[in-house]
Amino acid sequence: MSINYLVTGITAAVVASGVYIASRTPSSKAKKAGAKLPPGPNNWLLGAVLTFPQHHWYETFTQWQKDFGDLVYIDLSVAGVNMLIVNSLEIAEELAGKRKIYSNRPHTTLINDLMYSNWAVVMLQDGPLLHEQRRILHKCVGPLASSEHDHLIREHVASFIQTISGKTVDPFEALADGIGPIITILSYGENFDRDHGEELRKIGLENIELVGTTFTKFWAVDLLPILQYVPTWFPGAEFRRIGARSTGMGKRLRFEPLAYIDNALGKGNADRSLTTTLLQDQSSTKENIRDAITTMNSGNGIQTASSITNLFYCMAMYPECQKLVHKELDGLVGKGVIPSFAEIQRLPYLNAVWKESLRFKAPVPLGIPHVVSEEDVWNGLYIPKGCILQCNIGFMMRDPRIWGEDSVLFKPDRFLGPNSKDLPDPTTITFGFGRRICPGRFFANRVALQFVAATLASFTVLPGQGVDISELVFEGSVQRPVNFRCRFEPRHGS
Ligand code: HEM
Repeated sequence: MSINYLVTGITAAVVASGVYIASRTPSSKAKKAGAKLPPGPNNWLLGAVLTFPQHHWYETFTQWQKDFGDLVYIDLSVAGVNMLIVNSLEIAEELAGKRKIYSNRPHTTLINDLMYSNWAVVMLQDGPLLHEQRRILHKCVGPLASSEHDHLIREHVASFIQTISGKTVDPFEALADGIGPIITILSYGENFDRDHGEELRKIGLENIELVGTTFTKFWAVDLLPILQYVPTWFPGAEFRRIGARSTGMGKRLRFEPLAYIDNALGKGNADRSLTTTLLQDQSSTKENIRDAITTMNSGNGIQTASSITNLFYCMAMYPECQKLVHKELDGLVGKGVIPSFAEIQRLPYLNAVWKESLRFKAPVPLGIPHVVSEEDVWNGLYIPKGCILQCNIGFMMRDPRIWGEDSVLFKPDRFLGPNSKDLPDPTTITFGFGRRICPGRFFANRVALQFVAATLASFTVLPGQGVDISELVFEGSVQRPVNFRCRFEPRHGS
């Protein structure tokens, strides 16, 4: 073969692969579909690699809403992913809410495989396994089941009130300590909680924090999955060490409680819990029951504790609103009386304060990402298959087009006027969309309202000494004020 043939052959191959790659880029696919990609901070060579934030995604995504509008396309092809930020509630409800193809989750080598979280409900792809495990969760903490847990909630509310009375504390820690055991006891029973509850919650918290910080960074192993096989001691293989640590914790969370219950059932001394009931009813396979309940536990109630912390922050920040809650409680329930859930439902102002605090400081401002399983076109805009959908719930909850020009103000009254029925309901929207909406939302709302009502019936919530509340900043993928301490001043003596 002459050198000329060889050069011509190589050139043809390079041109052909160039044409093949070009025809497979999202923009060429968009053209083929008669649509265009949504706008975004992308440059033609590196996409959004240089503009994508290292931290504080929420703030940057919200700025990009101003620059690019309701749908922002982030081209991170160099890092192997593309992202679509949805800044409009209406579009999120249409895409993530109604279209089935928006219900997958991202799969990354580090989080799913190396960190051993592939089995958790929150990571499952849409399909029969997800539906079965969500069905189990519905049986445990759906609207009907949640009402059966009130006796346990009330017990823990009462000891929470005793613990914080007259004290200055970090409210998040006190609430996490109050709510975490409710979920462990419901899931695995009093005996397990007594023997292992505290340790399990400590591991769960560490693991969830590790997953949270890992998620907001790009990792070489996600680009080159073969790197997962380098040994843990290899220089620069931090991802392997994170993976090993998380796997150790994940295995304990997933298997130890069930082994404990199996043992107790074998000996005939198992106490009441959701796991024993589900196992005895044979309402699903043992593996599905285990994984659904483990997922429920691994959250540790931290989203609920953060949401209540945010409400306490609002009360300390806006004492005039707190006074109105006190007045309503004293008038309709009685001074110092801790209301039942049925009574709480008849307290319009308290419910408005809860909704407004969820709106004002959405607990999970970017939700949990969904992934599009098929290419799609919305309003002439092309959404590629595999694109990660980030619903900017935090912005939606402050969008002046929905809430008016006073959207940045804390104003519970907006949920009381004659037009309030037209407003979206934060007790639903802050919990996500469509087939992936939070299955724990009924339980979370019920727990939160009971902790809040009891606290405000008993105390005035004040900023702790030395805390300048107007200076506090909110952080975290489940956001809450950093370094917030508050004082719970008894209102009725004692
Ligand atoms: C105020 C408290 C809570 C908030 C704000 C919250 C919020 C959320 C959000 C935004 C999502 C993502 C939804 C989506 O992808 O569209 C989610 C998912 C989830 N939440 Fe919650 N949540 C809370 C409490 C709970 C509780 C108490 C439980 C369990 C008892 C729970 C269990 C789950 C599970 C299992 C998922 C994953 C669902 C799936 O991927 O299909 N959450 N939550």
